[in-house]
Amino acid sequence: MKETLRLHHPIPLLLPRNAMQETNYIGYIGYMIPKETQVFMNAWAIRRDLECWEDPMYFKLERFLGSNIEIKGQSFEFIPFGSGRRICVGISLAERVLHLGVTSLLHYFDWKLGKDVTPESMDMNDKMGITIRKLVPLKVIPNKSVMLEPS
Ligand code: HEM
Repeated sequence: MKETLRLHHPIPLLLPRNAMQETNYIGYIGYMIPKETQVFMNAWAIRRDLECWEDPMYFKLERFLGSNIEIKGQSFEFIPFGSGRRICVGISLAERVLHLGVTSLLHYFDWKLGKDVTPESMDMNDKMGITIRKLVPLKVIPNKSVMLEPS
């Protein structure tokens, strides 16, 4: 789940912030930010930063195994729910619903790729917006899991 949130950051620019006061020194990573400036945090770019991630463009399930990178806004290289005072208030619900939703779909159905779709030809690019979605919708066919058939 974490690797999916990293590679396909759902809200790429988080929510905008307004600077409450001017930074009175050229100190904040070299920028002077005037009061009332609207600031966007490019979390989408951070997730592909080579300084933070090894092979950032690859989906690696094992990436987070044994790692202490978490989603609660303290690991700044991974902030799918934002950080600070305005961090997403729905984190706990979202975490549970995502796990429950995906595991239920996997448990109750056997999935087949649609006609003409192969793992190699599958387009995993994102379509940008306030939230992201798949650029090309994935065609898959759910079949009721044989494990659930009465014997
Ligand atoms: C995968 C699911 C979700 C993702 C990726 C997500 C992501 C985010 C992000 C990035 C922010 C902006 C945080 C920031 O700018 O620092 C946010 C804010 C917020 N989220 Fe979520 N969210 C999710 C689910 C939910 C759910 C389930 C709820 C409510 C039940 C929720 C309620 C909110 C609210 C109310 C805010 C605004 C908080 C504020 O401005 O004080 N979110 N979310």
